[in-house]
Amino acid sequence: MAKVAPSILSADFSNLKEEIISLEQSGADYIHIDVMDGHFVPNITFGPPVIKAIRPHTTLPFDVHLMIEHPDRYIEDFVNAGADLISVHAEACTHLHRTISLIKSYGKKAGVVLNPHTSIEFIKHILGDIDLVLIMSVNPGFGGQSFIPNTINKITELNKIRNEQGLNYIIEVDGGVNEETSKRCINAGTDLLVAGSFIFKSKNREQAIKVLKHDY
Ligand SMILES: O=C(CO)[C@@H](O)[C@H](O)COP(=O)(O)O
Repeated sequence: MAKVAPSILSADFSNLKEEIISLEQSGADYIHIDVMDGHFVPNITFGPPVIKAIRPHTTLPFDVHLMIEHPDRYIEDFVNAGADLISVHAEACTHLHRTISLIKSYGKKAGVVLNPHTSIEFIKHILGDIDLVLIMSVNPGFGGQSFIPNTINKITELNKIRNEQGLNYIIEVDGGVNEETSKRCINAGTDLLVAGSFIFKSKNREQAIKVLKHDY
């Protein structure tokens, strides 16, 4: 069954501790943390101090999505703040293999994120080195956008390569994930669904997470 990583980009930032506790109690599998620098994406969110502050309030793994330029400079800070899985954008890394190796050198899981326009071809030579591929199904920077339908083709392609080559990377999808789009993502081979608006706008988070997993 697919797992769900609620994105705290849609949380009440004035009440993050309670938000994290509520997500864990509602059946979340990971906490997805969107770090934005105002350069790689037009928006700015939070960095290692906020992650460190929420770390004691859950045992769920932290899935940290770095939408930042020059991520190598900050990997150690995110590790020390409590990240379990760190994903970097292929588009932001000149030496992607080096960045992946750096994340893994701290004993953390390493993921690569692809913007909607970026082809799987771009990362095919490092698929055997990474723990996760995150397919952006919206242009990164903001919550509440609509799912871009043809990103499903990339999930299908990644799933095919994984099966053919006996690889183990997790396939994650992020952006515009709701009851309808999650079903298509799961059918295409997605293991991990990120959702912000769908969960935080719902009246019942536990039910919303079950709906995304199609576990009812
Ligand atoms: O990384 C991002 C946006 O850049 C996402 O994690 C969004 O936060 C998902 O939000 P929804 O589309 O589910 O509202």
